[in-house]
Amino acid sequence: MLKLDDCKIANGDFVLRASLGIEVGASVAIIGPSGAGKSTLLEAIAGFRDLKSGRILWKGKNLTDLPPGKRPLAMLFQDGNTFPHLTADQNVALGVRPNGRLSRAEEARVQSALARVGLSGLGARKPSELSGGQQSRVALARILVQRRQVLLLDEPFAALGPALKAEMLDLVADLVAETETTLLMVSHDPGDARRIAGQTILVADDMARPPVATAQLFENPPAALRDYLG
Ligand SMILES: Nc1ncnc2c1ncn2[C@@H]1O[C@H](COP(=O)(O)OP(=O)(O)OP(=O)(O)O)[C@@H](O)[C@H]1O
Repeated sequence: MLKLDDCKIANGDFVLRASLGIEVGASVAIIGPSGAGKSTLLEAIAGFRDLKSGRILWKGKNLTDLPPGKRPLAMLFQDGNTFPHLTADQNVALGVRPNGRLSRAEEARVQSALARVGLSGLGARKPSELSGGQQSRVALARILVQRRQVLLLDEPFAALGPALKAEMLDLVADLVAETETTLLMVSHDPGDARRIAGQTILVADDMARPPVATAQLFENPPAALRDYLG
């Protein structure tokens, strides 16, 4: 389980409280009004933001004082998930090894990840020579080769059109199922949560609430979610 044990997370003057657990292998959406603290929550889990109090545990291990790179997770942001001066191959290779030459086996891992996300033959292109959807696929391939146990998505597909976004979400759902990865995904769109997340965390009123079944949440929304959905 990913456990947030009585956490207080600060972002400037803003303080978010979170006391909740996420089952290993679950796919969980994070939804709530703008400025409610969804990114703050993910950043704390990823280790980019210190806790004022509380602990974050993964399978019983205390992650609270570990730097981001030492946590068993990978994160995709709204922008900047690929390096523009590197080819797709090189971007994915960074997930295997941040510097130095790859071994044959590692090179094969890069190529197999690119193939899995549908980019065979495009590895020599730079991001500017790929479409927005293809750039997202490069970022996903890098995540795949990292083989992390938890994937954090902070609306990385928000700039894509609806059909392309749906395609990327379906690809993410397939990848996390194949690799038994636990997924946490921030979204503004209830349709995204319904599409791939069995459970949803509502962030509102300075608090991240424990996950509940997505279908039930939207069938019977609490006041904070009703206000947000309009
Ligand atoms: N650099 C900062 N300095 C001070 N306060 C900040 C800073 N960045 C964010 N905040 C505050 O932290 C709160 C939570 O921000 P956060 O980005 O986590 O919200 P969010 O739910 O992800 O919003 P959105 O949906 O708009 O992306 C906001 O209300 C904001 O006022």
